[in-house]
Amino acid sequence: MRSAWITLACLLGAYVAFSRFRAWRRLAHVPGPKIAGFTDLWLIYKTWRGSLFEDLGEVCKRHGPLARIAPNHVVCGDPREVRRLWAVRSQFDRASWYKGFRLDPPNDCTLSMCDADIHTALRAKLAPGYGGKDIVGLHEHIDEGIARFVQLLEDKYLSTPDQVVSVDFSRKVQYMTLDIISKIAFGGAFGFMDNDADFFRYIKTTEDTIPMMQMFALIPWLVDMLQGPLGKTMMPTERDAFGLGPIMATAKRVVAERFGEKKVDKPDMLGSFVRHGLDQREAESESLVQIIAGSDTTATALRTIMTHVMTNLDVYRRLQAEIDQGIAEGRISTPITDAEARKLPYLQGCIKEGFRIWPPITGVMPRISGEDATVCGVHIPAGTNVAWSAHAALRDREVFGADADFYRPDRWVRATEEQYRLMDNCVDLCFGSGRWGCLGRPVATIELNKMVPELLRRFDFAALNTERPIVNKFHGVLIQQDLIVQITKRA
Ligand code: HEM
Repeated sequence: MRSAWITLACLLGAYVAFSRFRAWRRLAHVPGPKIAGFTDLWLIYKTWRGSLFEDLGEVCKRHGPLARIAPNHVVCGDPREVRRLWAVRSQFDRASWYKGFRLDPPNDCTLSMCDADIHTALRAKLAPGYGGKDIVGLHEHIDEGIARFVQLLEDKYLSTPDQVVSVDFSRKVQYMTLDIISKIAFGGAFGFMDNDADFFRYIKTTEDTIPMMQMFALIPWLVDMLQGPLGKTMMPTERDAFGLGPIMATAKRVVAERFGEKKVDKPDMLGSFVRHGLDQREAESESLVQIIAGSDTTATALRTIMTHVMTNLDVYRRLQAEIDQGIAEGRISTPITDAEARKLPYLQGCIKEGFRIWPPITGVMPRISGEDATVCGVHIPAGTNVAWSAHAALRDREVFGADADFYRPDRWVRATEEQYRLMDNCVDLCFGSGRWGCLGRPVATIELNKMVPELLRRFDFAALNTERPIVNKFHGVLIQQDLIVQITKRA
Protein backbone atom coordinates (compact mmCIF):
# COMPACT_ATOMS: atom_id res chain seq x y z
CA MET A 1 0.00 0.00 0.00
CA ARG A 2 2.82 2.35 1.00
CA SER A 3 4.64 1.80 -2.26
CA ALA A 4 1.44 2.59 -4.18
CA TRP A 5 1.30 5.98 -2.43
CA ILE A 6 4.95 6.60 -3.18
CA THR A 7 4.41 5.73 -6.86
CA LEU A 8 1.37 8.02 -7.00
CA ALA A 9 3.32 10.87 -5.40
CA CYS A 10 6.20 10.35 -7.84
CA LEU A 11 3.83 10.36 -10.81
CA LEU A 12 2.17 13.53 -9.55
CA GLY A 13 5.58 15.16 -8.98
CA ALA A 14 6.70 14.16 -12.47
CA TYR A 15 3.50 15.55 -13.97
CA VAL A 16 3.89 18.90 -12.15
CA ALA A 17 7.59 19.10 -13.11
CA PHE A 18 6.82 18.29 -16.74
CA SER A 19 3.99 20.82 -17.02
CA ARG A 20 6.19 23.51 -15.40
CA PHE A 21 8.97 22.66 -17.82
CA ARG A 22 6.58 22.88 -20.78
CA ALA A 23 5.25 26.25 -19.60
CA TRP A 24 8.81 27.49 -19.06
CA ARG A 25 9.97 26.33 -22.52
CA ARG A 26 7.23 28.29 -24.29
CA LEU A 27 8.84 31.61 -23.38
CA ALA A 28 12.35 30.35 -22.60
CA HIS A 29 13.76 32.81 -25.16
CA VAL A 30 12.55 35.83 -23.11
CA PRO A 31 15.01 36.89 -20.38
CA GLY A 32 13.86 37.66 -16.86
CA PRO A 33 14.23 36.64 -13.21
CA LYS A 34 14.89 32.86 -13.31
CA ILE A 35 12.19 31.93 -10.80
CA ALA A 36 9.52 33.89 -12.71
CA GLY A 37 9.81 31.41 -15.60
CA PHE A 38 8.49 28.60 -13.39
CA THR A 39 5.95 30.17 -11.06
CA ASP A 40 3.50 33.09 -10.78
CA LEU A 41 4.59 33.53 -7.17
CA TRP A 42 7.30 36.08 -8.05
CA LEU A 43 4.71 38.41 -9.59
CA ILE A 44 2.12 37.76 -6.91
CA TYR A 45 4.64 38.43 -4.15
CA LYS A 46 5.77 41.75 -5.68
CA THR A 47 2.14 42.84 -6.01
CA TRP A 48 1.41 41.93 -2.39
CA ARG A 49 4.59 43.62 -1.13
CA GLY A 50 3.66 46.93 -2.74
CA SER A 51 6.87 47.23 -4.73
CA LEU A 52 5.58 46.14 -8.13
CA PHE A 53 6.19 49.51 -9.80
CA GLU A 54 9.88 49.63 -8.90
CA ASP A 55 10.45 45.90 -9.33
CA LEU A 56 9.10 45.80 -12.88
CA GLY A 57 11.24 48.86 -13.68
CA GLU A 58 14.28 47.05 -12.28
CA VAL A 59 13.50 43.93 -14.32
CA CYS A 60 13.39 45.98 -17.55
CA LYS A 61 16.61 47.76 -16.59
CA ARG A 62 18.36 44.46 -16.00
CA HIS A 63 16.88 42.25 -18.72
CA GLY A 64 15.88 44.68 -21.46
CA PRO A 65 12.63 46.23 -22.69
CA LEU A 66 10.87 42.86 -22.87
CA ALA A 67 11.25 40.53 -19.93
CA ARG A 68 9.49 37.52 -18.51
CA ILE A 69 7.79 38.02 -15.14
CA ALA A 70 5.70 34.84 -14.85
CA PRO A 71 5.34 31.59 -16.80
CA ASN A 72 2.76 33.20 -19.10
CA HIS A 73 3.47 36.91 -18.53
CA VAL A 74 6.03 39.19 -20.14
CA VAL A 75 6.49 42.87 -19.35
CA CYS A 76 7.18 45.61 -21.87
CA GLY A 77 9.06 48.73 -20.77
CA ASP A 78 9.41 50.47 -24.12
CA PRO A 79 6.84 53.31 -24.26
CA ARG A 80 6.62 53.23 -28.08
CA GLU A 81 5.83 49.52 -28.04
CA VAL A 82 3.30 49.93 -25.22
CA ARG A 83 1.53 52.60 -27.30
CA ARG A 84 1.46 50.26 -30.27
CA LEU A 85 0.06 47.37 -28.20
CA TRP A 86 -2.65 49.58 -26.73
CA ALA A 87 -3.58 51.34 -30.01
CA VAL A 88 -7.13 51.22 -31.31
CA ARG A 89 -6.34 48.85 -34.17
CA SER A 90 -3.88 46.67 -32.25
CA GLN A 91 -4.16 42.88 -32.43
CA PHE A 92 -4.03 42.88 -28.62
CA ASP A 93 -7.09 43.03 -26.37
CA ARG A 94 -7.53 43.08 -22.62
CA ALA A 95 -6.41 39.84 -20.94
CA SER A 96 -8.65 37.94 -18.52
CA TRP A 97 -6.73 39.60 -15.62
CA TYR A 98 -9.32 42.38 -15.91
CA LYS A 99 -12.06 39.97 -14.86
CA GLY A 100 -10.65 40.24 -11.35
CA PHE A 101 -12.17 43.75 -11.18
CA ARG A 102 -15.80 42.77 -11.61
CA LEU A 103 -17.88 44.68 -9.09
CA ASP A 104 -21.04 42.62 -9.51
CA PRO A 105 -19.89 39.19 -10.75
CA PRO A 106 -20.59 37.57 -13.12
CA ASN A 107 -21.65 40.87 -14.70
CA ASP A 108 -18.94 43.06 -16.18
CA CYS A 109 -18.44 46.79 -15.90
CA THR A 110 -16.17 49.00 -18.03
CA LEU A 111 -13.20 48.24 -15.80
CA SER A 112 -13.52 44.46 -16.15
CA MET A 113 -14.93 44.01 -19.66
CA CYS A 114 -12.62 42.10 -22.03
CA ASP A 115 -14.89 41.59 -25.05
CA ALA A 116 -13.89 44.45 -27.35
CA ASP A 117 -17.22 44.75 -29.20
CA ILE A 118 -19.44 44.75 -26.10
CA HIS A 119 -17.01 47.16 -24.43
CA THR A 120 -17.12 49.55 -27.39
CA ALA A 121 -20.91 49.55 -27.32
CA LEU A 122 -20.95 50.25 -23.57
CA ARG A 123 -18.35 52.98 -23.92
CA ALA A 124 -20.45 54.73 -26.56
CA LYS A 125 -23.22 55.11 -23.97
CA LEU A 126 -20.83 56.43 -21.32
CA ALA A 127 -18.61 58.72 -23.37
CA PRO A 128 -20.94 61.76 -23.60
CA GLY A 129 -21.27 61.86 -19.80
CA TYR A 130 -17.57 61.36 -19.11
CA GLY A 131 -16.67 63.90 -21.79
CA GLY A 132 -18.41 66.52 -19.63
CA LYS A 133 -20.61 68.07 -22.31
CA ASP A 134 -23.79 66.50 -20.90
CA ILE A 135 -23.13 67.65 -17.34
CA VAL A 136 -24.54 71.03 -16.46
CA GLY A 137 -22.26 72.84 -14.02
CA LEU A 138 -19.31 70.43 -14.17
CA HIS A 139 -16.73 73.19 -13.62
CA GLU A 140 -18.87 74.83 -10.94
CA HIS A 141 -19.22 71.54 -9.02
CA ILE A 142 -15.44 71.20 -9.00
CA ASP A 143 -15.04 74.84 -7.88
CA GLU A 144 -17.55 74.30 -5.06
CA GLY A 145 -15.71 71.16 -3.90
CA ILE A 146 -12.39 72.98 -3.82
CA ALA A 147 -13.95 75.95 -2.00
CA ARG A 148 -15.36 73.56 0.64
CA PHE A 149 -11.90 72.03 1.04
CA VAL A 150 -10.31 75.47 1.46
CA GLN A 151 -12.91 76.24 4.10
CA LEU A 152 -12.17 72.98 5.92
CA LEU A 153 -8.46 73.79 6.02
CA GLU A 154 -9.14 77.36 7.18
CA ASP A 155 -11.58 76.26 9.87
CA LYS A 156 -9.48 73.51 11.42
CA TYR A 157 -6.00 73.03 10.09
CA LEU A 158 -4.07 76.29 9.84
CA SER A 159 -0.79 76.63 11.66
CA THR A 160 0.22 79.98 13.14
CA PRO A 161 3.59 81.39 14.26
CA ASP A 162 2.59 80.27 17.78
CA GLN A 163 1.48 76.76 16.99
CA VAL A 164 2.02 74.02 14.44
CA VAL A 165 -1.14 72.13 13.53
CA SER A 166 -0.23 68.91 11.76
CA VAL A 167 -2.66 67.48 9.26
CA ASP A 168 -2.67 64.26 7.26
CA PHE A 169 -3.12 65.85 3.86
CA SER A 170 -3.26 62.46 2.15
CA ARG A 171 -6.60 61.68 3.79
CA LYS A 172 -8.12 65.14 3.51
CA VAL A 173 -7.61 65.43 -0.24
CA GLN A 174 -9.45 62.19 -0.76
CA TYR A 175 -12.44 63.58 1.15
CA MET A 176 -12.42 66.37 -1.43
CA THR A 177 -12.13 64.12 -4.49
CA LEU A 178 -14.84 61.77 -3.16
CA ASP A 179 -17.24 64.66 -2.59
CA ILE A 180 -16.52 66.18 -6.00
CA ILE A 181 -16.92 62.95 -7.95
CA SER A 182 -20.14 62.01 -6.13
CA LYS A 183 -21.57 65.45 -6.92
CA ILE A 184 -20.66 65.09 -10.59
CA ALA A 185 -21.81 61.49 -10.74
CA PHE A 186 -25.13 61.58 -8.86
CA GLY A 187 -25.77 65.25 -8.23
CA GLY A 188 -25.06 65.05 -4.45
CA ALA A 189 -21.79 65.07 -2.50
CA PHE A 190 -21.29 62.17 -0.07
CA GLY A 191 -20.33 64.60 2.69
CA PHE A 192 -16.81 63.40 3.53
CA MET A 193 -15.63 66.99 3.99
CA ASP A 194 -18.64 67.95 6.13
CA ASN A 195 -17.95 64.96 8.37
CA ASP A 196 -14.20 65.49 8.09
CA ALA A 197 -13.86 61.73 8.47
CA ASP A 198 -13.66 58.51 6.54
CA PHE A 199 -17.12 58.10 7.99
CA PHE A 200 -18.08 54.68 6.70
CA ARG A 201 -14.49 53.50 6.39
CA TYR A 202 -14.65 53.64 2.60
CA ILE A 203 -11.05 54.77 2.20
CA LYS A 204 -9.69 52.31 4.75
CA THR A 205 -11.64 49.44 3.17
CA THR A 206 -10.52 50.23 -0.38
CA GLU A 207 -6.92 50.58 0.78
CA ASP A 208 -7.19 47.11 2.32
CA THR A 209 -9.07 45.54 -0.58
CA ILE A 210 -7.29 46.89 -3.66
CA PRO A 211 -3.97 45.10 -3.04
CA MET A 212 -5.88 41.84 -2.65
CA MET A 213 -7.88 42.40 -5.84
CA GLN A 214 -4.67 43.13 -7.74
CA MET A 215 -3.13 39.95 -6.37
CA PHE A 216 -6.17 37.73 -6.93
CA ALA A 217 -6.47 38.99 -10.52
CA LEU A 218 -3.20 37.15 -11.18
CA ILE A 219 -4.72 33.84 -10.06
CA PRO A 220 -7.54 33.02 -12.53
CA TRP A 221 -8.89 29.96 -10.66
CA LEU A 222 -9.18 32.02 -7.48
CA VAL A 223 -11.07 34.76 -9.35
CA ASP A 224 -13.46 32.12 -10.70
CA MET A 225 -13.96 30.72 -7.21
CA LEU A 226 -14.47 34.11 -5.56
CA GLN A 227 -16.89 35.19 -8.26
CA GLY A 228 -18.83 31.91 -8.07
CA PRO A 229 -21.88 31.32 -5.82
CA LEU A 230 -19.78 30.63 -2.70
CA GLY A 231 -17.37 33.53 -3.14
CA LYS A 232 -20.19 35.96 -3.82
CA THR A 233 -21.29 35.67 -0.20
CA MET A 234 -18.00 37.37 0.71
CA MET A 235 -18.43 40.22 -1.77
CA PRO A 236 -19.60 43.63 -0.53
CA THR A 237 -23.33 44.31 -0.76
CA GLU A 238 -25.47 47.41 -0.33
CA ARG A 239 -26.53 46.05 3.06
CA ASP A 240 -23.01 46.49 4.49
CA ALA A 241 -22.66 49.39 6.92
CA PHE A 242 -19.01 49.98 6.04
CA GLY A 243 -16.69 50.08 3.04
CA LEU A 244 -18.22 49.94 -0.42
CA GLY A 245 -21.66 48.96 0.96
CA PRO A 246 -23.03 52.48 1.67
CA ILE A 247 -21.79 53.65 -1.75
CA MET A 248 -23.51 50.71 -3.40
CA ALA A 249 -26.68 51.56 -1.48
CA THR A 250 -26.49 55.20 -2.61
CA ALA A 251 -25.88 54.14 -6.22
CA LYS A 252 -28.84 51.74 -6.10
CA ARG A 253 -31.15 54.33 -4.56
CA VAL A 254 -30.15 57.16 -6.91
CA VAL A 255 -30.30 54.89 -9.97
CA ALA A 256 -33.78 53.62 -8.96
CA GLU A 257 -35.04 57.24 -9.01
CA ARG A 258 -33.93 57.52 -12.65
CA PHE A 259 -35.96 54.48 -13.79
CA GLY A 260 -39.57 53.35 -13.37
CA GLU A 261 -42.80 55.29 -13.80
CA LYS A 262 -41.85 58.52 -12.05
CA LYS A 263 -38.31 58.60 -13.34
CA VAL A 264 -36.26 61.72 -12.71
CA ASP A 265 -33.92 63.09 -15.38
CA LYS A 266 -30.99 65.13 -14.03
CA PRO A 267 -28.15 66.86 -15.89
CA ASP A 268 -25.43 64.85 -14.09
CA MET A 269 -23.27 61.98 -15.37
CA LEU A 270 -25.77 59.33 -14.38
CA GLY A 271 -28.51 61.25 -16.19
CA SER A 272 -26.35 61.24 -19.32
CA PHE A 273 -25.70 57.48 -19.03
CA VAL A 274 -29.42 56.77 -18.74
CA ARG A 275 -30.33 59.06 -21.64
CA HIS A 276 -27.77 57.22 -23.78
CA GLY A 277 -29.32 53.84 -23.09
CA LEU A 278 -27.77 52.25 -19.98
CA ASP A 279 -30.19 49.86 -18.30
CA GLN A 280 -30.75 49.93 -14.54
CA ARG A 281 -28.23 47.22 -13.65
CA GLU A 282 -25.56 48.74 -15.90
CA ALA A 283 -26.25 52.16 -14.42
CA GLU A 284 -25.74 50.81 -10.89
CA SER A 285 -22.39 49.24 -11.82
CA GLU A 286 -21.14 52.22 -13.79
CA SER A 287 -22.05 54.59 -10.97
CA LEU A 288 -19.81 52.58 -8.69
CA VAL A 289 -17.05 52.60 -11.30
CA GLN A 290 -17.15 56.40 -11.33
CA ILE A 291 -16.49 56.56 -7.60
CA ILE A 292 -13.91 53.77 -7.48
CA ALA A 293 -12.02 54.88 -10.59
CA GLY A 294 -12.43 58.60 -10.09
CA SER A 295 -11.63 59.42 -6.47
CA ASP A 296 -8.35 57.87 -5.30
CA THR A 297 -6.71 58.30 -8.72
CA THR A 298 -7.18 62.07 -8.69
CA ALA A 299 -6.30 62.26 -5.00
CA THR A 300 -3.09 60.32 -5.68
CA ALA A 301 -2.12 62.63 -8.52
CA LEU A 302 -2.70 65.68 -6.31
CA ARG A 303 -0.73 64.19 -3.39
CA THR A 304 2.16 63.31 -5.68
CA ILE A 305 2.31 66.79 -7.18
CA MET A 306 2.04 68.49 -3.79
CA THR A 307 4.66 66.19 -2.23
CA HIS A 308 7.20 66.99 -4.93
CA VAL A 309 6.41 70.69 -4.91
CA MET A 310 6.65 70.86 -1.10
CA THR A 311 9.96 69.07 -0.97
CA ASN A 312 11.77 71.01 -3.70
CA LEU A 313 12.29 74.67 -2.90
CA ASP A 314 13.14 75.70 -6.46
CA VAL A 315 10.03 74.01 -7.87
CA TYR A 316 7.87 75.48 -5.11
CA ARG A 317 9.10 79.04 -5.66
CA ARG A 318 8.70 78.87 -9.41
CA LEU A 319 5.23 77.39 -9.34
CA GLN A 320 4.01 79.86 -6.75
CA ALA A 321 5.62 82.73 -8.69
CA GLU A 322 3.85 81.67 -11.88
CA ILE A 323 0.51 81.59 -10.08
CA ASP A 324 1.10 84.91 -8.25
CA GLN A 325 2.17 86.61 -11.45
CA GLY A 326 -0.88 85.28 -13.31
CA ILE A 327 -3.12 86.70 -10.57
CA ALA A 328 -1.30 90.07 -10.58
CA GLU A 329 -1.62 90.34 -14.35
CA GLY A 330 -5.31 89.38 -14.40
CA ARG A 331 -4.69 86.10 -16.22
CA ILE A 332 -6.06 84.05 -13.32
CA SER A 333 -9.64 84.53 -12.10
CA THR A 334 -11.08 83.57 -8.73
CA PRO A 335 -11.50 80.64 -8.92
CA ILE A 336 -9.08 79.82 -11.71
CA THR A 337 -10.67 78.43 -14.87
CA ASP A 338 -9.48 75.30 -16.61
CA ALA A 339 -8.60 77.32 -19.72
CA GLU A 340 -6.45 79.72 -17.64
CA ALA A 341 -4.63 76.85 -15.94
CA ARG A 342 -3.81 75.21 -19.26
CA LYS A 343 -1.88 78.37 -20.20
CA LEU A 344 0.46 78.12 -17.19
CA PRO A 345 3.45 76.18 -18.54
CA TYR A 346 5.17 75.52 -15.23
CA LEU A 347 1.94 74.28 -13.62
CA GLN A 348 1.42 71.94 -16.56
CA GLY A 349 5.00 70.70 -16.15
CA CYS A 350 4.38 70.04 -12.43
CA ILE A 351 1.20 68.07 -13.19
CA LYS A 352 2.76 66.00 -15.97
CA GLU A 353 5.83 65.22 -13.87
CA GLY A 354 3.53 64.03 -11.09
CA PHE A 355 1.88 61.49 -13.40
CA ARG A 356 5.25 60.45 -14.74
CA ILE A 357 7.09 59.92 -11.46
CA TRP A 358 4.38 58.10 -9.49
CA PRO A 359 1.47 57.22 -11.77
CA PRO A 360 -1.73 56.52 -9.80
CA ILE A 361 -2.30 53.20 -11.60
CA THR A 362 0.75 51.03 -12.04
CA GLY A 363 -0.82 47.61 -12.39
CA VAL A 364 0.34 45.17 -15.03
CA MET A 365 -2.75 45.85 -17.22
CA PRO A 366 -1.94 42.88 -19.48
CA ARG A 367 -3.02 42.59 -23.09
CA ILE A 368 -3.34 39.33 -24.98
CA SER A 369 -3.45 38.37 -28.65
CA GLY A 370 -5.12 35.35 -30.23
CA GLU A 371 -2.28 35.17 -32.76
CA ASP A 372 1.49 35.11 -32.46
CA ALA A 373 3.03 38.58 -32.32
CA THR A 374 6.34 40.39 -32.21
CA VAL A 375 6.95 42.73 -29.28
CA CYS A 376 10.23 44.66 -28.98
CA GLY A 377 11.52 42.46 -31.81
CA VAL A 378 10.85 39.27 -29.79
CA HIS A 379 8.47 36.50 -30.88
CA ILE A 380 5.52 36.24 -28.50
CA PRO A 381 3.27 33.17 -28.86
CA ALA A 382 -0.51 33.66 -28.99
CA GLY A 383 -2.14 33.67 -25.55
CA THR A 384 0.77 35.31 -23.71
CA ASN A 385 -0.08 38.09 -21.25
CA VAL A 386 1.86 41.22 -22.22
CA ALA A 387 2.03 43.62 -19.28
CA TRP A 388 3.63 47.06 -19.14
CA SER A 389 6.17 48.53 -16.78
CA ALA A 390 5.01 52.06 -15.95
CA HIS A 391 8.37 52.69 -14.26
CA ALA A 392 10.46 51.77 -17.31
CA ALA A 393 8.18 53.47 -19.85
CA LEU A 394 7.73 56.72 -17.96
CA ARG A 395 11.41 57.04 -17.09
CA ASP A 396 12.73 56.11 -20.51
CA ARG A 397 15.98 58.06 -20.90
CA GLU A 398 15.69 58.32 -24.66
CA VAL A 399 12.43 60.18 -24.19
CA PHE A 400 13.00 62.10 -20.95
CA GLY A 401 16.78 62.45 -20.79
CA ALA A 402 19.47 61.32 -18.38
CA ASP A 403 17.64 62.74 -15.34
CA ALA A 404 14.42 60.85 -16.11
CA ASP A 405 14.33 59.48 -12.55
CA PHE A 406 13.80 62.93 -11.09
CA TYR A 407 10.83 65.25 -10.82
CA ARG A 408 11.79 68.21 -13.02
CA PRO A 409 8.89 70.31 -14.37
CA ASP A 410 11.41 72.35 -16.33
CA ARG A 411 11.83 69.52 -18.83
CA TRP A 412 8.35 70.44 -20.12
CA VAL A 413 8.97 74.18 -20.13
CA ARG A 414 12.26 73.91 -22.01
CA ALA A 415 11.26 71.18 -24.47
CA THR A 416 10.98 71.82 -28.20
CA GLU A 417 7.55 71.24 -29.68
CA GLU A 418 8.64 67.83 -30.95
CA GLN A 419 10.18 66.78 -27.62
CA TYR A 420 7.08 67.94 -25.78
CA ARG A 421 4.84 65.83 -28.01
CA LEU A 422 7.08 62.80 -27.56
CA MET A 423 7.07 63.13 -23.76
CA ASP A 424 3.35 63.87 -23.68
CA ASN A 425 2.52 60.76 -25.72
CA CYS A 426 4.46 58.79 -23.17
CA VAL A 427 2.86 60.33 -20.07
CA ASP A 428 -0.56 59.79 -21.70
CA LEU A 429 -0.01 56.08 -21.06
CA CYS A 430 -0.83 56.68 -17.39
CA PHE A 431 -4.45 56.84 -18.52
CA GLY A 432 -4.29 53.76 -20.71
CA SER A 433 -4.89 54.35 -24.38
CA GLY A 434 -7.02 53.54 -27.38
CA ARG A 435 -10.39 51.86 -26.94
CA TRP A 436 -9.65 50.90 -23.34
CA GLY A 437 -8.26 54.24 -22.18
CA CYS A 438 -9.52 56.16 -19.16
CA LEU A 439 -12.92 57.75 -19.69
CA GLY A 440 -12.55 60.10 -16.73
CA ARG A 441 -9.43 61.84 -17.92
CA PRO A 442 -11.15 65.11 -18.90
CA VAL A 443 -12.70 65.37 -15.43
CA ALA A 444 -9.43 64.51 -13.66
CA THR A 445 -7.58 67.08 -15.74
CA ILE A 446 -9.99 69.88 -14.90
CA GLU A 447 -9.84 68.95 -11.21
CA LEU A 448 -6.04 69.05 -11.04
CA ASN A 449 -5.79 72.20 -13.15
CA LYS A 450 -7.93 73.94 -10.57
CA MET A 451 -6.87 72.29 -7.32
CA VAL A 452 -3.13 73.00 -7.41
CA PRO A 453 -3.36 76.78 -8.10
CA GLU A 454 -6.32 77.28 -5.77
CA LEU A 455 -4.36 75.75 -2.91
CA LEU A 456 -1.04 77.43 -3.60
CA ARG A 457 -2.51 80.91 -4.04
CA ARG A 458 -3.96 80.75 -0.52
CA PHE A 459 -1.66 78.61 1.57
CA ASP A 460 1.94 77.65 2.17
CA PHE A 461 2.57 73.96 2.67
CA ALA A 462 5.48 72.26 4.42
CA ALA A 463 6.03 68.52 4.80
CA LEU A 464 6.57 67.82 8.49
CA ASN A 465 7.94 64.32 8.23
CA THR A 466 11.17 65.28 6.54
CA GLU A 467 12.66 61.77 6.70
CA ARG A 468 9.80 60.27 4.71
CA PRO A 469 7.30 62.90 3.53
CA ILE A 470 4.78 60.33 2.26
CA VAL A 471 4.35 56.57 2.38
CA ASN A 472 3.84 54.99 -1.06
CA LYS A 473 2.70 51.42 -1.63
CA PHE A 474 2.66 50.28 -5.23
CA HIS A 475 0.20 47.41 -5.25
CA GLY A 476 -0.80 47.97 -8.85
CA VAL A 477 -2.77 50.97 -7.66
CA LEU A 478 -0.65 53.48 -5.78
CA ILE A 479 -1.79 53.73 -2.18
CA GLN A 480 -0.45 56.76 -0.36
CA GLN A 481 -0.61 57.53 3.33
CA ASP A 482 0.83 59.85 5.95
CA LEU A 483 1.52 63.02 4.04
CA ILE A 484 1.74 65.01 7.24
CA VAL A 485 1.92 68.73 6.55
CA GLN A 486 1.82 72.12 8.12
CA ILE A 487 -0.41 74.63 6.34
CA THR A 488 -0.15 78.38 6.84
CA LYS A 489 -2.25 81.11 5.33
CA ARG A 490 -0.38 83.31 2.92
CA ALA A 491 -0.31 87.02 3.64
C1 HEM B 1 -5.57 61.01 -12.20
C2 HEM B 1 -6.52 60.39 -12.55
C3 HEM B 1 -6.72 59.10 -13.31
C4 HEM B 1 -5.84 58.16 -13.82
C5 HEM B 1 -4.34 58.20 -13.77
C6 HEM B 1 -6.63 57.13 -14.44
C7 HEM B 1 -6.11 56.00 -15.07
C8 HEM B 1 -6.87 55.02 -15.65
C9 HEM B 1 -6.34 53.81 -16.25
C10 HEM B 1 -4.87 53.44 -16.31
C11 HEM B 1 -7.37 53.09 -16.72
C12 HEM B 1 -7.32 51.70 -17.34
C13 HEM B 1 -7.02 51.73 -18.79
C14 HEM B 1 -6.80 50.35 -19.36
O1 HEM B 1 -7.37 49.37 -18.92
O2 HEM B 1 -6.03 50.26 -20.29
C15 HEM B 1 -8.57 53.83 -16.42
C16 HEM B 1 -9.83 53.42 -16.77
C17 HEM B 1 -10.96 54.11 -16.44
N1 HEM B 1 -11.05 55.28 -15.72
FE1 HEM B 1 -9.51 56.42 -15.10
N2 HEM B 1 -7.95 57.43 -14.28
C18 HEM B 1 -8.05 58.63 -13.61
C19 HEM B 1 -9.20 59.30 -13.26
C20 HEM B 1 -10.46 58.89 -13.55
C21 HEM B 1 -11.66 59.60 -13.18
C22 HEM B 1 -11.70 60.93 -12.44
C23 HEM B 1 -12.70 58.84 -13.61
C24 HEM B 1 -14.15 59.11 -13.46
C25 HEM B 1 -14.69 60.28 -13.46
C26 HEM B 1 -12.15 57.67 -14.28
C27 HEM B 1 -12.89 56.69 -14.90
C28 HEM B 1 -12.36 55.61 -15.58
C29 HEM B 1 -13.17 54.62 -16.26
C30 HEM B 1 -14.68 54.59 -16.36
C31 HEM B 1 -12.29 53.68 -16.81
C32 HEM B 1 -12.65 52.44 -17.64
C33 HEM B 1 -12.50 52.80 -19.11
C34 HEM B 1 -12.85 51.68 -20.05
O3 HEM B 1 -12.62 50.52 -19.75
O4 HEM B 1 -13.39 51.97 -21.13
N3 HEM B 1 -10.79 57.73 -14.21
N4 HEM B 1 -8.24 55.00 -15.78
